[in-house]
Amino acid sequence: MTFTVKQKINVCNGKLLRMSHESESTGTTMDVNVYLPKQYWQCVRGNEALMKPIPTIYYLSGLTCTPQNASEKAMWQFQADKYGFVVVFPDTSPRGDDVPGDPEGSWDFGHGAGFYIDATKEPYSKNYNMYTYVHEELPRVLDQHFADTGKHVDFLENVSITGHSMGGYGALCGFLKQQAHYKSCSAFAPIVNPKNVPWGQKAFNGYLESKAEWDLHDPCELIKQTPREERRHILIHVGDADPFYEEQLKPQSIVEASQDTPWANKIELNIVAGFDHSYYFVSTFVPQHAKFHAEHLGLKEH
Ligand SMILES: N[C@@H](CCC(=O)N[C@@H](CSC=O)C(=O)NCC(=O)O)C(=O)O
Repeated sequence: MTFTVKQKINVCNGKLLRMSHESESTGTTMDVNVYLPKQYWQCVRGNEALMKPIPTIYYLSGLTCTPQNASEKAMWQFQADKYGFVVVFPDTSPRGDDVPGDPEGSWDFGHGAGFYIDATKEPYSKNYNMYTYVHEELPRVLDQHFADTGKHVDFLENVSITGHSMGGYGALCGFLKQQAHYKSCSAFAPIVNPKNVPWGQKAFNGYLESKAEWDLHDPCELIKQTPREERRHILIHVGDADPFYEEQLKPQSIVEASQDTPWANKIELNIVAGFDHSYYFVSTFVPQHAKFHAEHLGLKEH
């Protein structure tokens, strides 16, 4: 089963494709947005073999988001054209009337809040397999879909990952668990220590069968157990006016956790004065993150 392209939207010098597909991991229809930069459209049919495959950055969004929020507000498209990378904006959870949400109807659990983990607790374990979906299924099916069009986009190997808040958490976990897979990782106001903050505790209590599993999904624990490959470091920005800073984010925790590990001094944590948690903050620092990833993906400015 491949994708339905619901809309093609001109933005910058490329196109944003609003797509959907039937996901095996979640058992639902999943929406995803894919930005194809100007370099994709400059490739003339017939000389694809001459074109170096275009690398991909996966952007994971935060609580309450759909693929639209970051597509409309993060302004990755300018940078994608500048360096020549595709940007993939997945959804944040499975959705549908038959997909269990938060019994209390809050916005920080269930629909729009899948936390990019594979749930082990019923009833969520049937659909909430967002780790497998984002890191394994989605890249594979995107690769198949675009290979059929003959266009060279690299969704599988020369790839990087980033995200905001819950999405920054998802990026850190995916990178640390699959370092060989992602060339680089960055995050905007990430949840770095979910087992010790309310958002993470609610998610882990709701999605995971046992508390013994929690450390497997906490970046502050993963950083202690993950060997560091050559040239790897992590870029993080957090605003000092972020209302979630103290209770939910605690960014210093991952720097402290990385001491006495190969990651010591390899996490570049930028606390930026006056910025909040919004996409005004995210879009301000996207250029720096784009440059960071472009360097790791072997891309130069066009
Ligand atoms: N609706 C909530 C606000 C929730 C919020 O701020 N969500 C952030 C991510 S928070 C952690 O993942 C977000 O990205 N919102 C979408 C946007 O477009 O800004 C409330 O009412 O407080």
